[in-house]
Amino acid sequence: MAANNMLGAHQISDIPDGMFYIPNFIDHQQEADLLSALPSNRWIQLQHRRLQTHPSSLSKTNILLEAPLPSWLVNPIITRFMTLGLFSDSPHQGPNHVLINEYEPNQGIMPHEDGAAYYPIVATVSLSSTLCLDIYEKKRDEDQPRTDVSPKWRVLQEPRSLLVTCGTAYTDTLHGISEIEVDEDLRPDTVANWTLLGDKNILVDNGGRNVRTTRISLTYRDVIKVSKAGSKILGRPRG
Ligand SMILES: O=C(O)CCC(=O)C(=O)O
Ligand SMILES: [Fe+2]
Repeated sequence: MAANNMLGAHQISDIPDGMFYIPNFIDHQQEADLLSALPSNRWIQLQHRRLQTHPSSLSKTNILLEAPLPSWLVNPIITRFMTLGLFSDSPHQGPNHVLINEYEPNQGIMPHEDGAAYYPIVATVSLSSTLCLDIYEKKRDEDQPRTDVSPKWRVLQEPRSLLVTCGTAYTDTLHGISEIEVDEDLRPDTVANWTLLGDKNILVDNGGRNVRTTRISLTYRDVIKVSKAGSKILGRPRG
């Protein structure tokens, strides 16, 4: 796929084909601009984190009501995706949906896979804090995500970085974030994207520990089923 060519140097080689990590994808000013653009009245509080969906949440049948993304989510991020060839193979040739998650220290997300509502590519921009994304191998006969196994890989997501998951990495793995305050034992042999990191020294200097602060992630996706505004089929797709 086009993304592989453009992102080749950023591939996380240990993980099944299709995971790419780019440190410092945005700069400090762009990060600050994004944080101040987040509308405070759009948060939905969940038990273990809070989230926002833009332009809106999907219907029960995974249909997105067509609407433009707000400009602060388009520039500079989606424009950069386009130059990298990201989403060039997806049905709408670009992301049409952004889910924003906020995690306090000690908050996380259970191991899961991103559902069939989306074309199999997700691009995640991290803001504010570093944390580990745990990656689990999906067993062939596995319908339900399991929590009784330890992660096979850990991907460290630094603030301002971009993580792209597509291909086999999207279809054959689960991902989650453990509910801890400190990521520990961060070393070349325990962090799958160690060689790609923007700042390894900070981890080495801290004895392989990362003390989490509040982290926000922007996850860009292409929702497959889109309904034009004014249509009455929302929630009741035909055929
Ligand atoms: O915050 C992240 O990096 C992961 C979020 C996630 O897995 C999701 O929203 O499906
Ligand atoms: Fe996910």
